[in-house]
Amino acid sequence: MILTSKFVNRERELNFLRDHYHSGKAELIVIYGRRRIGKTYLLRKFLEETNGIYLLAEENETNLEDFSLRLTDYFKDPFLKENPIRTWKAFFTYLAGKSNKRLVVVIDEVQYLVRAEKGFLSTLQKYWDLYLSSTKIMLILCGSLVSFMEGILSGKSPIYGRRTGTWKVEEMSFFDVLKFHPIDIETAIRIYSVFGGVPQYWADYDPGKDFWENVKDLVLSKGAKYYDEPKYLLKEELRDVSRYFSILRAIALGYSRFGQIADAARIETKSLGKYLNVLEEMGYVREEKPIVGRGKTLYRINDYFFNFWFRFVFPRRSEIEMGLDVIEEIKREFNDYLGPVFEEISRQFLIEMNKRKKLPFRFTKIGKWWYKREEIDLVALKEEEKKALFIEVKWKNLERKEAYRILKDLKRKAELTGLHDWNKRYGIIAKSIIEKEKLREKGFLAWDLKDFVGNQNG
Ligand SMILES: Nc1ncnc2c1ncn2[C@@H]1O[C@H](COP(=O)(O)OP(=O)(O)OP(=O)(O)O)[C@@H](O)[C@H]1O
Repeated sequence: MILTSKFVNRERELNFLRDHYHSGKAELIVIYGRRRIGKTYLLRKFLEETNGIYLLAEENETNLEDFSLRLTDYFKDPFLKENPIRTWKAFFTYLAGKSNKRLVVVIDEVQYLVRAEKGFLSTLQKYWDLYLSSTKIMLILCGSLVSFMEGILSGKSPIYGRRTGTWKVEEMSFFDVLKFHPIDIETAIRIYSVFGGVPQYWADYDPGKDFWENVKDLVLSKGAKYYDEPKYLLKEELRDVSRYFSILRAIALGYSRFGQIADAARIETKSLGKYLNVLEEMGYVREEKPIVGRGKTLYRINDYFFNFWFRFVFPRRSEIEMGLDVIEEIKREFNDYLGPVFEEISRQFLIEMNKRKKLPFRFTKIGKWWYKREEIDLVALKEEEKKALFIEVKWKNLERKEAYRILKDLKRKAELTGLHDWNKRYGIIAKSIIEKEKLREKGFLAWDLKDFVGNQNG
């Protein structure tokens, strides 16, 4: 099981697994996360280090048979070859017998197993308590359906209380996905705005082709690998997707308040909460609150690929089906679409700068602020010292004059946040800023894409 292509980041995840590996005790670990996020890739890397066993569950009834064959090969066990394992009891007992020294066993796509074999988890619980818990096994259960896996982790699950560690594999940050391809930062921002930090999409991106050509080949043509992706992902977890589709579409179009979403999606407000909860549990929608003050809760799509798809692909499916080129139309709106994406990347940039102590103070909290029609893109706070950083983010090339105008308005808005006797600093992040140094000399913070490139390298 050798990984041939490059392995990007995932250091924290690997260290988590290594720490549990070195505990010397029986470990029952649950790993989960959205499809395409790189769970299997991570586990394969870990198995390479630890020479463990990989068992892939499938949507069929022959998992036990297949696992038995895998164990026969792995242990080169002639007895098992003659007498395949026929029950989960025998499976767990066999593993217990082999775990007098550290043995890593990964069961991937565990949701298929739990669905097909109703008693799987309770049998595991029983044999965990009876035998496995006193061996040196490291059993890793991995699954993709986030809401389903969170059910496995809940108090009602048979393995509750046995689990020794859990890790939800999340999207990679912008500065990590940059490592996939040698591309310029502006193109990387565009790719991130379509594919977010999901490694499989980045691995599929062909840097030898133009950005729009890639988007067309991967998403915007009938039969493309990800043409129907959100539909497919939602259908895996939900029975009836139509209402969820309307909600996601409304949010992707920019309706972000509860009432607005209900109107745009034509769903009664009294049932909207339930649907939003499900989408939040699945990780596709998140609630946002202002960092301070009383601004209303907003709902956002938590996954850039979904965001792009529901905004640009879903409404144009019939044109795409007919083979029409929709790219020119999308291009016209694309700059507006990039604005909020650049805000998110700027947030990640500030988090990196904060880690490296390159800011006037170390903030403990970062977010946005809004109240009624006023909004500040990024606010970072160090509450115990009453220090605040206010940042405006612009996806454009700024002249010095315009930068001053923006900063002046930013100061005005900062007064509305209620942080009266706080020590305040102001700054700006833009695509490019002419005479950035002059702003800095005047005590403002100012960064543009050139600084992002520096951040990537060092
Ligand atoms: N850390 C990484 N470095 C480089 N490429 C990665 C990394 N993680 C994932 N990939 C790429 O993404 C692809 C998909 O990853 P993987 O199969 O591990 O996802 P998954 O979370 O198991 O998805 P699914 O649940 O859909 O099976 C990999 O084949 C690889 O090309």
